[in-house]
Formats: sequence, C-alpha cells, structure tokens
Amino acid sequence: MKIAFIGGGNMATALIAGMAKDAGAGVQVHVVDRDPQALARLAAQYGARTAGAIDAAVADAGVIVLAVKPQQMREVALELAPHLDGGPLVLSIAAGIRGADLSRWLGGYGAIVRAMPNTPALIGMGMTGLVALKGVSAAQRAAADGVLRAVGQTVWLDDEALIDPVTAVSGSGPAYVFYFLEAMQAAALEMGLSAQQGRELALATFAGATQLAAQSDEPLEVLRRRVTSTGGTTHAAIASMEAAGVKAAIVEAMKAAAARGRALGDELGAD
Ligand SMILES: NC(=O)C1=CN([C@@H]2O[C@H](COP(=O)(O)OP(=O)(O)OC[C@H]3O[C@@H](n4cnc5c(N)ncnc54)[C@H](OP(=O)(O)O)[C@@H]3O)[C@@H](O)[C@H]2O)C=CC1
Ligand SMILES: O=C(O)[C@@H]1CCC=N1
Repeated sequence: MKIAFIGGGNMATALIAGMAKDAGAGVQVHVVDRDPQALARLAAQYGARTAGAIDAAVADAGVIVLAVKPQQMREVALELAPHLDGGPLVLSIAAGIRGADLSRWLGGYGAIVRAMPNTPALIGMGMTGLVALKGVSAAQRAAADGVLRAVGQTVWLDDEALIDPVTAVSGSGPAYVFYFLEAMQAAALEMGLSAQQGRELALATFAGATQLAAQSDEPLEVLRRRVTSTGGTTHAAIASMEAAGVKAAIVEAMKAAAARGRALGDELGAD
C-alpha cells in the first residue's frame, strides 16, 4: 500500500517512524512538506519518497494522511481537491477540524476518516481514536485501522463529537505525563538526588505503575490506596495534592483541551 503524508512534522514523523519499525506493514511512504530539511531527514531515516508540493505520487496513493496544523488544513485541502480521482481514503489527524468542513474544502469528497493519534506512535505504543464519515467503505475503514494499528492501539468512535474528548485524553495526554515527570524530577533534585537519578526513578515508577494498572482489573483508586499506608508518606503527599486541588485542576485542564478542539473547529471551519 502507498501512503502519502501532507505535512512531515512532529506527528507525521512519529507515524512514519512507527510504521518503519513494523516490518510487516509493507507500506511505501511519500511525504509532502515545504521544509526541505524535514524531507531530507525523513528520506534518510525512513526511506520515504519526498516532494515539496502535492504531485502525481500523492494522487496515486491509497491513503492520504493530512498532517498539517489545523490552521493550514483549509489551504491544503483546497490544493488537494483536484487530485482525488483515484478515490483514496483521506485520513485527517488535525485537532478540531470537522469532517463536514474538510469534505466541503475537498469539493464534497466523502471518503474521510478523522483520527487522533499520539506521539508514542514513534515507538509503536501509540493510541488513536478514529471516526469515519458516511462515505467511507468497509475496506477504507480497515485500511485506516491498519495504518494506525501498525503504530499502536486504536479505538473507533461512532460520534464525531467524541474526538475532542479523545484529543484531550490521549492526543494531548503524553504532554501531561511529561509534565508530571518534570515535576517529579524537579522535586527529586530539590531533595538532593541528581537529575539523572530523579529521571530514572520517575520514569521507572511511571512505567511500573501503568503496567501494574494495565494488568489489574481493580479500580485505579484501589491501587492507589494500596500504596497509601495510614499515617505514612504517601498519605502526606496525596493530602498535599488534594489540598492544592491537583485532581480538580487536571480535570479542568483536560476540559480546556477539549474546548480548544471545539473552538478550533468553530473558528477554522467557518471559512
Ligand atoms: N504533535 C502531536 O502530538 C499531535 C498532533 N496532531 C495533529 O497533527 C497535525 C500536525 O501536528 P504537528 O506534527 O505537531 O505539526 P508540525 O508543525 O510539526 O507539522 C506540520 C508540517 O506541515 C508543514 N506544512 C504546512 N503547510 C503545508 C503545505 N501547504 N504543504 C506541505 N506541508 C505543509 C509544516 O511546515 P511549516 O512548519 O513551514 O508550516 C510542518 O512541517 C496537527 O493538525 C495536529 O493537530 C494530532 C495528534 C497529536
Ligand atoms: O496540541 C495540539 O493541538 C495537538 C493535538 C493533540 C496533541 N497535539
């Protein structure tokens, strides 16, 4: 299968790298970007074919991944519209941009899947939420699933409105995890450990705790309480976080992410 990416930035690179690691995927990757250095990197590291503008190789692809910023999507879609005679699946990974607006910019094209991947795709541990528009065939749906499964797990949604919450949880989620790790490393440093020790301790703790949770059927709260001895150290930490409203702040932050996705759709879809 031939996949064309329009936009070869952070997320496209994570997907291309993840697919390159999956030898069974057997995909031929073509990337269009206006940055020659980004293209040279993708060609050298992953054997991608590259171009500076939408060309015949894009028109030839079975799947076209739109991986530019939401603010660049309308311009790219208008440019792509005359190249869809082959009936490819258009797979948009842009936050916020609604299927109906994309379809309109593509001249009424219907074979569109919206996907929200995340950067752990780079190491084959991505999580992607997907939703298909009505014009998508079963084979195209399977193709979209295959592309994203090559770099991790997939979850299909039957309501496009849920892609904004998915963006808030798993699309943006790696940044929250890095933020929490940064805080743990900073605390370790303040308490006398080295930056390297703080990083190792925090990373191993995250990996161990998430694997423990993934392999358990118990509620997360039960797992947390098992660490929290009465009158002990964890209790002191959790009480401090509760007093500071950390959990409520995280919930509000994630609602802000979903609201930003909806606002991007409103603002950018109006054209
Ligand atoms: N980063 C992430 O974790 C995730 C991102 N996404 C979505 O992925 C999309 C891309 O994000 P990200 O990779 O971070 O963004 P980047 O800015 O890293 O990548 C976009 C790339 O597309 C290029 N580009 C812009 N316009 C054109 C054009 N007309 N033709 C060809 N190339 C073009 C940009 O060039 P230039 O820099 O010159 O503008 C840039 O290199 C966004 O819509 C985002 O919502 C989804 C899930 C997670
Ligand atoms: O921050 C963003 O808008 C994109 C979408 C999800 C992750 N990065």
